[in-house]
Amino acid sequence: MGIGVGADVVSSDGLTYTVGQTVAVREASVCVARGEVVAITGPSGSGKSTLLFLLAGVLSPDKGSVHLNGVDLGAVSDRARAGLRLRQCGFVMQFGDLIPELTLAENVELPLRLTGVSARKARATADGLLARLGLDGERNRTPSRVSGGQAQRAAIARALVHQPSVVFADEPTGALDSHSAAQSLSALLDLARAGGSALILVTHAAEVAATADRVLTMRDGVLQA
Ligand SMILES: Nc1ncnc2c1ncn2[C@@H]1O[C@H](COP(=O)(O)OP(=O)(O)OP(=O)(O)O)[C@@H](O)[C@H]1O
Repeated sequence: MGIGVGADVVSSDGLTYTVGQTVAVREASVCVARGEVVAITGPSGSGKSTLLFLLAGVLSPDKGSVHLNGVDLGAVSDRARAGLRLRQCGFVMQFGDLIPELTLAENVELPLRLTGVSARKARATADGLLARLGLDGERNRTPSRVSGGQAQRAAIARALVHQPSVVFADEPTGALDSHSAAQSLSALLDLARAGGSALILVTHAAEVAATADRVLTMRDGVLQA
């Protein structure tokens, strides 16, 4: 599957998604360029997370399409879509979602190991990233043995370790105190910029949205002009 040079990393056309009687997302068309940082803001319940999961191919739209690096996510098998997500996407959720039984280093190595990188190379890459984020002393601890901010920075390292073309983040600093939130946000932005990853970020926080190249606002499921 080729990656078009200069093409958008993610583009959607007319995405619509209904839950029961609620149209959670209506006719959303979004294009995100290579390396671009886009924030999605809006009131609670306006459809931000639903739009994010549609753009990531985690939810399938009732209408409309999403292309990831030129591939129509609706036209490929579930297995192919999962493969694209593994190789080309990173995810950061509000509550880290690290695997509790694994150490921070093992969590960060995971996307590399799943894509066939050797144990030795994965370990070296994960260690380098953890050190860069000030987590070298925590590398052998499990998530329950570190602070929320440390766990979230490890989750950010895991999302970016394989230099995905796009990272999807849903309120990535929403569960943290202001100091840890600022540290995690700058880790996310620094790693995305260093690796050339685009970043699509759902946030309530004005100071987080202010760091984006572009801000999209949702209201009642509709992207505002
Ligand atoms: N799985 C679901 N079951 C029921 N309703 C849902 C579901 N997913 C989304 N919705 C509804 O769709 C609308 C959009 O929800 P969504 O979570 O995308 O909004 P949001 O802007 O991300 O909200 P928040 O900022 O509170 O997280 C809401 O009315 C929500 O209740």
